[in-house]
Amino acid sequence: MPKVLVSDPIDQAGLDILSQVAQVDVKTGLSNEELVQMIPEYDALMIRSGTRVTQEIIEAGNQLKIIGRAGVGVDNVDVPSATRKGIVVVNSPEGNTIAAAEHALAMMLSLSRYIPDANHSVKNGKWDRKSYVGAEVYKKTLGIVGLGKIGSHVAAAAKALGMKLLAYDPFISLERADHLGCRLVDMDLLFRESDYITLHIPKTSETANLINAEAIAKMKPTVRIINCARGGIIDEAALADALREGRIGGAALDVYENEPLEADSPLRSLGKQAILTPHLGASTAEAQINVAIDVAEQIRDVLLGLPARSAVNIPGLYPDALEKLRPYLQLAENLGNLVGQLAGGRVELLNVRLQGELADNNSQPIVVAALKGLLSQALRERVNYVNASIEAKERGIRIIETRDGSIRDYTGSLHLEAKGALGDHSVTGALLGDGEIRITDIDEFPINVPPTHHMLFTRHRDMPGIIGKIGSLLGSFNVNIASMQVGRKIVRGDAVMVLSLDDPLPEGILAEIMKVPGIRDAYTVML
Ligand SMILES: NC(=O)c1ccc[n+]([C@@H]2O[C@H](COP(=O)([O-])OP(=O)(O)OC[C@H]3O[C@@H](n4cnc5c(N)ncnc54)[C@H](O)[C@@H]3O)[C@@H](O)[C@H]2O)c1
Ligand SMILES: O=C(O)CC[C@@H](O)C(=O)O
Repeated sequence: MPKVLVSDPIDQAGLDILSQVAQVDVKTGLSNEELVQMIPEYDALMIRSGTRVTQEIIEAGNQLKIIGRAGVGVDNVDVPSATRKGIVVVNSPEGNTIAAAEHALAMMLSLSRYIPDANHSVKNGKWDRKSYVGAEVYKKTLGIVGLGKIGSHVAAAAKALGMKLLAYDPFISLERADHLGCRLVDMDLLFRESDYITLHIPKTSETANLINAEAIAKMKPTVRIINCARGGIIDEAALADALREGRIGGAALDVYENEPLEADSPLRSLGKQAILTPHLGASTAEAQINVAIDVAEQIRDVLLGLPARSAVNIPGLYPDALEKLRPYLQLAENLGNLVGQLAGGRVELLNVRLQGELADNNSQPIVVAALKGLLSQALRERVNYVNASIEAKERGIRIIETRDGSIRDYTGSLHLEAKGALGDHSVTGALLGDGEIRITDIDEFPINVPPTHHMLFTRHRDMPGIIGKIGSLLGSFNVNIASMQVGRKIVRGDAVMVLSLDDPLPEGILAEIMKVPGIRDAYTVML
């Protein structure tokens, strides 16, 4: 019988499902070392946010087939290490949506009426009514940053409370925002006009410290900020200073840069204008049952040799089909990610063309893989092979599929065209004989480069000296170039340059590149 280790508190409903097919051991509060020692005998690991599944644990998990996260965020799992080891990582993308949205709403109302402090004062024998004169949310403006699953539910409830809604989400269509009664605006306007700001975004390199001293300086002095998303999106020191100096009206936080929150954090000494909860967004009986059942069913299925429905890292396909398509799925995901970034988000239309031998294949998994790549900038680990199509539909992305078996440059190639905030862009890619991926065309300019983690693309005039200038500029910022390619159609006409970089581009360098004579456009891309 397979063995499942459950290393965080999980609802009994999930344990009952696992017990149908496996021996289940519940052992919570284990250290990293204890987990490394114990994991070799287990086929599956089920966790919440309390267990950090490190590379060390994954490497020791020689029997491990699946890691199940009873919740949304898999930021406590080293997913790349699991993928490399062929371990499926699954989550529950929707099981705690309502719980988290309701927690954010409870925080907003509690902040407005100082409920935690007032409660504390009565319980301490006082009857102080003067200190707790609050504010109404009716007719106030709520700025929602991130209009995904939780943000959308918050929007619907806040609308019912009579609030005016602004939203910032670069990956959501105007129609979707409109449908939710939100005015889609840029971040600056949201900061300036909101009476309440609530965050419902993942923590990424773009959202880390999004609410910092500079952002706070743009906000109303009465603004109340709510973060039930992820720690690290708010600069906690800047927030504590602003609250202490009365530069903002209040803040309610459920998540922190470091969890548990440090004993000496400046947030702990703030008064009634701050509410702190210990990552309780998903802590409702209902959500815990939902996520436990959702993830336990997936672990059971995988242990029985069936596909998982919410795999974060591996498509929910049967093993035979998966094996055959795997290299093309990776190609489609890379190209989707690339074209999405070149098109600048807010993609309205994705055209997927299967070329050469690829045209004879079932296109559906390839389209899904392209969508997964396209949406991964916005949704990170929340997008998977199961939900990519639904997420794309909800974002109003139209998909056109075509096939052209007559194109024979490579045995099989894939061409994607996307229409987004930065206009129309296209990429083509193929697999070489050894299965290696090549990007063979960008915006109709022929190139031949492998996808790498950090890339820089330019559109420029083909003229002497330009390549040298970009090279020296990158050198002066200590960025190492791994490879470089120029594609052009005619001599001294328009050209593209593609650079694979060993290091991420530091802030400000794109503006410098744009100043180089002859450069028309420059984009950085992370794959
Ligand atoms: N406190 C808790 O216990 C708890 C519980 C569940 C979820 N969460 C967190 O809540 C957050 C939202 O979850 P969700 O299920 O709604 O996710 P989701 O993927 O459905 O929505 C996230 C939205 O953020 C948008 N987005 C991405 N990058 C952005 C950016 N730079 N600027 C603005 N918008 C951006 C995406 O387009 C998407 O619409 C996540 O961080 C999740 O981990 C916390
Ligand atoms: O396990 C928890 O309670 C945290 C859940 C939440 O942050 C999530 O990402 O789903």
